[in-house]
Amino acid sequence: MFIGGSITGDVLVRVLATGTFDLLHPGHIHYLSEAKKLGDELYVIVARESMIRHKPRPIITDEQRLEMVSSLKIVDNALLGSESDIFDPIMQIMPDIIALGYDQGFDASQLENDLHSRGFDCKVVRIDSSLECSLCGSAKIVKKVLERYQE
Ligand SMILES: Cc1cc2nc3c(=O)[nH]c(=O)nc-3n(C[C@H](O)[C@H](O)[C@H](O)COP(=O)(O)O)c2cc1C
Ligand SMILES: Nc1ncnc2c1ncn2[C@@H]1O[C@H](COP(=O)(O)OP(=O)(O)OP(=O)(O)O)[C@@H](O)[C@H]1O
Repeated sequence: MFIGGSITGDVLVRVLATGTFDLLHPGHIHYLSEAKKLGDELYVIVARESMIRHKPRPIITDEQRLEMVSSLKIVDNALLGSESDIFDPIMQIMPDIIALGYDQGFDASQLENDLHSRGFDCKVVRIDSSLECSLCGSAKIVKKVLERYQE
């Protein structure tokens, strides 16, 4: 998939996906695979534990979650997010498309506007589909582990 194509230099479409990715599961793979389909290169920002306030702290450290996501075949480049301003890494990566997950609490048009007001134009799309399975969620895995060891 190319934009602004010419014989001398086609431009790769860069897609950015984001998330915590604690305890990797097939739902994460589904999201990342759908995101990758939107372009040519998949970049991933792995959320910092210090920035996660809307749910319990991840079990796995920032560095280990980054190592796992980086090692996925479909991921071209993964990096830890900023600990202060989520717009910093976006400006570094300069994605063409940001792919939000089905349940990520960001408003696509609001995010597009926020980026625009910082002088950066980028499409923000929502991956609507989700994978349903009994352990396709980090919190579901944690719940099962707790139940198992409390038996
Ligand atoms: C475009 C975008 C950029 C983000 N950048 C960062 C960041 O730099 N640092 C960070 O800790 N979290 C960042 N986040 C937030 C997390 O990646 C994650 O999406 C958020 O914590 C919601 O987590 P969950 O979907 O894993 O529950 C960003 C999210 C989006 C949508
Ligand atoms: N089952 C799933 N199907 C599709 N996408 C998913 C699924 N689970 C997570 N995602 C997507 O993966 C990205 C990272 O999600 P996150 O790390 O919060 O996973 P999670 O397993 O849902 O975590 P938690 O259970 O703590 O909420 C998000 O964009 C989210 O929408």
